[in-house]
Amino acid sequence: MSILIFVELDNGSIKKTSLEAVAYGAEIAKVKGTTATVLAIGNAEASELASAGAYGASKVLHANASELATENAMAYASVLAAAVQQEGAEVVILPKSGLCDSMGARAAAKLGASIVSGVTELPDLTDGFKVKRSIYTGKAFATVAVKGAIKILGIKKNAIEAIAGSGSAEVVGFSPALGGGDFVAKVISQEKASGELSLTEADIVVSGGRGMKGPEHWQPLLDLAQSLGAATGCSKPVSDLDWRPHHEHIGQTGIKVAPNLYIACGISGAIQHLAGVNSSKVIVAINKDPEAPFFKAADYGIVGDVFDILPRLTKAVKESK
Ligand SMILES: Cc1cc2nc3c(=O)[nH]c(=O)nc-3n(C[C@H](O)[C@H](O)[C@H](O)COP(=O)(O)OP(=O)(O)OC[C@H]3O[C@@H](n4cnc5c(N)ncnc54)[C@H](O)[C@@H]3O)c2cc1C
Repeated sequence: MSILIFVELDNGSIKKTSLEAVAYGAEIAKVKGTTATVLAIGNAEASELASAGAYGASKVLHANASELATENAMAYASVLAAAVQQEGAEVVILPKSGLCDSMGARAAAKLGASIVSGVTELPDLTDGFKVKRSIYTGKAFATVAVKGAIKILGIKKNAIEAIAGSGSAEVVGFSPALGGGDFVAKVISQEKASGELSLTEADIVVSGGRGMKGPEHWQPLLDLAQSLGAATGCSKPVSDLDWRPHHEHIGQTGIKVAPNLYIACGISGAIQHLAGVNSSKVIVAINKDPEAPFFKAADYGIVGDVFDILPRLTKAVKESK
């Protein structure tokens, strides 16, 4: 048995959620007495890829053909399937992302593999291969026995803590044969927001709801986010009203986040919003209504006016630095 982990690159750097996937795969490899191999697709320096060794990988396959420079779920799925076959991998780990959801499903179909997404913790290997996955937009869990000879697991952020050790992985080129069928849909160009922290990758998210009263009142929230090095998010009505950009909309119909700390400012805590935040490690809700539903889901609650609380929090964060 060997373990293969796909890592996503962002401007040549391995994403943090992918380092968690490496740590997750390495932990299974340790239990099974086998090795963890990483697959990286796209441009990156060998030294960056070798750093996956610090999270437990022994080898990195680097597929760096020019036609793979832009994300393409079909072609990437073929590369992943080829790597699984070359390595004889029986367990494949993918971090949570739109790209990985799409390529994982395609690779599973190519390989006849079992696939389980939304996995929240390490598998139970005491009796077969069982995993716990999040269902009903995070409101419940299911335990799934994975029986296929090849098992593909899509893991959620925070399924494991990625702690860097001191190792370095061997980086080897990987050039599987790809056909025209892998490129029937081709990304011609990509425009990515620059200078902003990615909501799905951020360790801290500060998020605002209708209680922030209007776009002209967002500065106290932005100040707190800046002092904490946090990404900013919002509730659905806030983005519907164009107070904040749509890519900040969090919830059932928006982005799902799983930071270490989620600070909700003037958000009621409707079930559709909670569906996007309930994988956060610690939730702090600030609301002037002590009966606001968010307080039931929060680890810490501050009953008060956001325009009073936010500047005081920012001041306290700055002073603590
Ligand atoms: C099918 C469907 C899908 C949906 N998907 C989503 C989704 O993905 N994400 C999402 O967010 N919503 C979603 N919604 C909407 C959701 O049901 C709620 O209506 C929405 O989350 C409420 O947003 P809010 O909390 O910002 O606003 P409100 O419900 O208006 O709440 C504002 C809160 O701010 C507090 N407040 C007001 N002033 C202050 C102040 N000065 N200081 C402190 N607190 C203050 C109030 O006490 C209140 O709790 C969906 C709804 C449906 C039907």
